[in-house]
Amino acid sequence: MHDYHLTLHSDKYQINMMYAHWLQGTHRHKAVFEVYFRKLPFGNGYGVFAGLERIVQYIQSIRFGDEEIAYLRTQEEQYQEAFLDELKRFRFNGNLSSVLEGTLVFPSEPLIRVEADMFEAQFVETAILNFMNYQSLIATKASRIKQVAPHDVLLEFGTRRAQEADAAIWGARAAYIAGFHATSNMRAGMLFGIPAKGTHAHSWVQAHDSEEEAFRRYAQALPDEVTLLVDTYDTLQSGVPHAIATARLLQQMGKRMSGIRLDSGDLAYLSQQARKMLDEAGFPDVKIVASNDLDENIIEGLKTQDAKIDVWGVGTQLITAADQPALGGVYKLVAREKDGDYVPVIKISGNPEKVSNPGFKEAYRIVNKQTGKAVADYLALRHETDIRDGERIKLFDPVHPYIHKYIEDYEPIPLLKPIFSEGKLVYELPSLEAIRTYHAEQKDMFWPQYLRKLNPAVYRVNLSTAAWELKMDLIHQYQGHQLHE
Ligand SMILES: Nc1ncnc2c1ncn2[C@@H]1O[C@H](COP(=O)(O)OP(=O)(O)OP(=O)(O)O)[C@@H](O)[C@H]1O
Ligand SMILES: O=P(O)(O)OC[C@H]1O[C@H](OP(=O)(O)OP(=O)(O)O)[C@H](O)[C@@H]1O
Ligand SMILES: O=C(O)c1cccnc1
Repeated sequence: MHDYHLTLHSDKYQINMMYAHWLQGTHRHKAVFEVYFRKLPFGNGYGVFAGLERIVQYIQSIRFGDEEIAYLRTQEEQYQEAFLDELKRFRFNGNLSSVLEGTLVFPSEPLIRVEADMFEAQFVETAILNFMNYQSLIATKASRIKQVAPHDVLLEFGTRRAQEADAAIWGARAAYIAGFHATSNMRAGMLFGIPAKGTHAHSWVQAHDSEEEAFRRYAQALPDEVTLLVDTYDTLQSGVPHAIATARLLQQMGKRMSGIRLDSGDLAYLSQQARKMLDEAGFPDVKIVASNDLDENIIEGLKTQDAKIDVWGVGTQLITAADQPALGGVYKLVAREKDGDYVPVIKISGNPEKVSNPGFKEAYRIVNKQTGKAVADYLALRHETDIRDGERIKLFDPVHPYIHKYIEDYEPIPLLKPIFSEGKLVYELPSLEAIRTYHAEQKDMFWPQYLRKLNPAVYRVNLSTAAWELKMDLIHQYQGHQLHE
């Protein structure tokens, strides 16, 4: 393993297509691709978009150096040297627009739009989807956890169970965007400025002759941040009493114990008993941390059982998105250059959900000016001005178009922001804190029925009449085409 850069972090078929385009002379024709997903994960009512920072870094770093070119030469005899020379000159010179990290997003709407030479637009598909699918999935999972414990402290503990190192750190970042407070991963802390926090493991207790001694030594070593893991032998008989003794010791040192951590058994019962014992001993401020394969459902259950837990440590279930390990976002061609103009293209499928929305589009969030709440998202062809100018527009059900309503007095918020313009970065990446704040504000724009965890109301993504008619025309054209074949 030599240099660790991501240029060839792509599928072979992308390079094969680039080669074939190059051979037939279409590689410099413009293409427009859109990233979107078709179905929300976890039965959630919204997705949380993440991954843009990594995508920006990746796009800026694409370089076919000697190592990449030498490797490609070994992979395909057909690749002509002139093609490899073209790759050596590769730079992303296109336009890329994206939804901002932390935005609430919905099925079928464009999250990223790439407009570039076919050669460039095709190449970046794989990495863009890889970054956006994973990070958005974890941000969405973390947001569900945040929903059930909005006022508690949430710690991300997943690294040891994550799908390798990148997933651990970018997952920690995604969780932080969605409202987690800290991560156990210090590299994520160092790279992204996420607060890094931790308690101690069972091994610390096992490494001493007694639990009491282990606690005392730990408190002496790190008196300012003591959270003791109390379940190694017997939580209520031994762990909590020993933790209380340690809290007294710290008190004598002029310090305060931060917390205890429960990591097994019935977390509702144990937390209630431990809370009582701590309160009676005069330590009402000592927090109770819980961990052990937690997810949003268990946390919600523990809260309805009146568990006395202040801090939740969540690892495996979050970082692996265990109940749905992939988002399924796709990258589809929506328009291509032909004879100097864009022509819209469609992908047909027997499954109506999978028929793509053709054409070069913009996405708008329609916000009611009176309530400040989002009404629906609206996809219009780029030349349409009525939505942009806030004029009266028609929203209709695409399956039953006679169900419709007109809306006016709204604010149209464009969702896709310019990130790269002719290859130049035109967007200043915000700080992670700013992204996290932006995400929290975005949630306030939605009525609670769209945000609830179970059976949320469906937030609509509507096509403009022109976008819908274009889609219908292309479907009919395609069907006519088939009949003539
Ligand atoms: N009161 C509760 N209500 C619902 N789920 C709970 C409750 N307490 C704990 N859990 C969850 O139940 C699961 C506990 O599983 P299990 O009993 O196998 O683990 P454990 O308590 O760690 O056992 P062990 O001590 O053998 O490791 C965990 O996912 C935990 O978060
Ligand atoms: O359960 P998760 O949500 O994945 O959270 C992380 C888990 O990792 C640790 O256990 P582990 O058994 O790996 O080590 P330990 O000896 O420190 O408990 C910790 O005690 C948590 O239980
Ligand atoms: O700090 C902790 O308690 C911790 C860190 C990683 C995994 N489990 C627990």
